[in-house]
Amino acid sequence: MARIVRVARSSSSLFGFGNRFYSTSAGVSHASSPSPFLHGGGARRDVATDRNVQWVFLGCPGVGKGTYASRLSSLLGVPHIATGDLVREELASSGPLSQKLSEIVNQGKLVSDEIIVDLLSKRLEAGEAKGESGFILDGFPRTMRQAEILGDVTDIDLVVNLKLPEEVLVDKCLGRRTCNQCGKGFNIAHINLKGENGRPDISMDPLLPPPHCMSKLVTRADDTEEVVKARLRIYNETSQPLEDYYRSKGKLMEFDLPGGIPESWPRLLEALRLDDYEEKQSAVA
Ligand SMILES: Nc1ncnc2c1ncn2[C@@H]1O[C@H](COP(=O)(O)OP(=O)(O)O)[C@@H](O)[C@H]1O
Repeated sequence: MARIVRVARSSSSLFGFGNRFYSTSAGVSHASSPSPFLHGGGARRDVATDRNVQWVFLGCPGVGKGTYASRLSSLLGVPHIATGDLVREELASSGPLSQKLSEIVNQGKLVSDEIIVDLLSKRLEAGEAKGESGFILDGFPRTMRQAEILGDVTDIDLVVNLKLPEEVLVDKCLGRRTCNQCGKGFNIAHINLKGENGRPDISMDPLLPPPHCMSKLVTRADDTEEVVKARLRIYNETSQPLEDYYRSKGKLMEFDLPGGIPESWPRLLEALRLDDYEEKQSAVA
């Protein structure tokens, strides 16, 4: 525990999470900038120390956190940092941790808070050295301890909680594929879920790779049905307190995905009040 606290303390200086950023909350009710979620809250944007967004994406395995976090990070010019990717990089490096990590990950269990905070600290430190600022975190925090550590070292502006019915999540995880050359993610699942109890139908077309990636597709070792179900169970057990924590701080934005990317992306931008922002960015480009 002492080590986690030490990592958290040192990370505050590593990431520039100290006084140079003013402390604020996005507060879903701020409305004086185009998006109240940008730069730590519209009402205080004129403060000299403006900064990039610091957002968190929550959601079950398979919900699409990576897809939407990555699109938003390109739009807003901040890094998309997925702790699952950091874990997989560590696994692939065959460093001292990799054997231990592979046993944990292949059972669908969570890596210890200490290890994950350590990996994240190193990633943020390397980013800061390259001049990065702001972030969209995907897959962190996963436990209350991680949320507390994050809260100790920085201000999170907004937490987006992506949601899909449970039936869809397993199919989406089993359909995930990554091109082992370009690193892009795809999904071969066709989702067609009939609506019930007031919920509309949900259909998602597969996100197929271009022909040159087709023969290089790989499946994650932890995307087997048994491991996916274990990950979903663990996620459901740990997510409630996190959601309550961020809801009580007025930072949680719940978002029910209406379908695949073509339907969901514009609606998400609208919910974040970034629809204008995307148009302006493409006009400038
Ligand atoms: N914040 C975290 N805390 C603990 N373990 C994590 C965390 N992020 C990722 N992991 C580990 O990495 C694995 C893969 O993570 P991720 O790619 O986010 O998968 P998922 O599809 O389950 O959201 C997890 O099952 C877990 O073992």
